[in-house]
Amino acid sequence: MPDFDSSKAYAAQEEVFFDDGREIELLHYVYGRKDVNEIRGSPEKVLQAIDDFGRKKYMMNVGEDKGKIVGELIAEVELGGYIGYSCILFGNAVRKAGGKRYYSLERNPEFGAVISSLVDLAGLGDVVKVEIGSSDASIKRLHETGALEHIDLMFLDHYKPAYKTDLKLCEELKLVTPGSVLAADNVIKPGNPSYLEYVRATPKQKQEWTQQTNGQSAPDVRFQDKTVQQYANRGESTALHASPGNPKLVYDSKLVHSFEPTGDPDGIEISRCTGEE
Ligand SMILES: C[S@@+](CC[C@H](N)C(=O)[O-])C[C@H]1O[C@@H](n2cnc3c(N)ncnc32)[C@H](O)[C@@H]1O
Repeated sequence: MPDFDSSKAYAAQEEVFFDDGREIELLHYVYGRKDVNEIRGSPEKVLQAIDDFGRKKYMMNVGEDKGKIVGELIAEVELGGYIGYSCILFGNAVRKAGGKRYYSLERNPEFGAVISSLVDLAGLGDVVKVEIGSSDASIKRLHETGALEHIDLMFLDHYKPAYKTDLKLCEELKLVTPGSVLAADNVIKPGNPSYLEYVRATPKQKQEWTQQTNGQSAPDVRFQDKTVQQYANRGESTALHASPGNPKLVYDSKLVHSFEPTGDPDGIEISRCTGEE
């Protein structure tokens, strides 16, 4: 793993580190810059402007280091968009690779509006589609309308307990099948034991768990309270969609170590669905 370049480190994460007005502050910062006309139409420069802000005041995102790991794979849908950093990074990669669409699924409509504004500034409005709503509802809607027929690569970066349940929903809907790749952020910080256990399990183990859990939809008890409650301040439910998934799917899953934009160690779990038993 390459070392972290501390000269580009973001400011440390505070106790309250999002949804305190800093998302709108970011928009004023970016649009108020003297060089805003040079930024227009350049995804790279919009990302640099977000990074400049993040060095003064913490801004939650995948960051440059972990972004390189996912960017090599060309994602087409992300769960959790926030202010649009990963969306601009991966949407730009999709366009460069000749792709037509990158879906960013975001539950908070205010954050969704920030994503759209920065995506527009970056000139990616023709590629990126922001879907506002809970990820499970958006996945179901995109599947029902035929907008999303199959997922080649999905970036998971939203409510940590929902990584596993949303993956199972995608399996049930046959959006995730052999050939699909999943890139899951923050599997070290804050960690995601239930997701890692699932993508690293054999079909036999998964079939046993399906019988034991019987459709349970509460967050796994191994998550810290603050992770479970992270988005509950706006009354957002912590209940999870209970899908049977497809326990027959086989994944080849490995952890790639990297860093948060602050320099804190973290990792991305890359899981390739290699077959069905
Ligand atoms: C870590 S941030 C995403 C950062 C972004 N991927 C990036 O790297 O720039 C997580 C986002 O997921 C959103 N979120 C949380 N639970 C969600 C859900 N169930 N459905 C959709 N979005 C959700 C939050 O509102 C937040 O904006």
